[in-house]
Amino acid sequence: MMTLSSVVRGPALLPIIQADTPTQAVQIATALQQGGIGSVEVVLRTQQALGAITAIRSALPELLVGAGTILSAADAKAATAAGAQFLVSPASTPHLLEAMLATGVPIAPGVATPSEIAMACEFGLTEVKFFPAHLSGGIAMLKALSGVFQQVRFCPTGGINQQNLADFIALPNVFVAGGSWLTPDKLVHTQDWAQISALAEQATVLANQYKAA
Ligand SMILES: O=C(O)C(=O)C[C@H](O)[C@H](O)COP(=O)(O)O
Repeated sequence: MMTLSSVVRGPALLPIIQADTPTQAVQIATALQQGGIGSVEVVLRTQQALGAITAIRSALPELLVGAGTILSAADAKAATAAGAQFLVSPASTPHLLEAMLATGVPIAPGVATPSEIAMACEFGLTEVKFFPAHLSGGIAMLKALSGVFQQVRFCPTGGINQQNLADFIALPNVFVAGGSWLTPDKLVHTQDWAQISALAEQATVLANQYKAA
């Protein structure tokens, strides 16, 4: 199985797209791409999230499109059938890990404790999502985990913003940083695509300073 880090495109950023319609999802993704983003995560939290994945894949073939909020085997299957090129989850259970692995696409299951990381390692995984990153100990926790889990790389998500992004991305055990700070509800609802592109551009510059694009 390919790792997520080996397929991520563009800067080491994984902005979240939460869209009410496929059309809106394509608008958000287009704004992000114009700001330099190469990979996005569509969260399965809206009725039309699966349609959003399919629509972005077809409208923006250069973008790597994954699915987030994978909580069941059914989610994993539906997301990959819709065209998701990777899967991330907020949590890990043995059943969920088996189901995500069975899809064959790169995955980063959610972990917040050493035991969950150890379980992911037992499944042969070396890349995981650290969620919710800020509330689970943030940068200090990632540093503490680096000593014992030397082979594990993290995608911190939850509480990342333009202010703390550089500190997260600079950590050697962080391969990509995710979150919703580039696509705030307010900008989506006012259709301020230029501002979303501007935020993406600022984050891209920061990310590229610490991780090669
Ligand atoms: O559901 C998933 O798989 C997720 O990816 C969870 C989201 O990434 C976080 O809820 C984003 O957190 P904020 O950036 O603080 O808004």
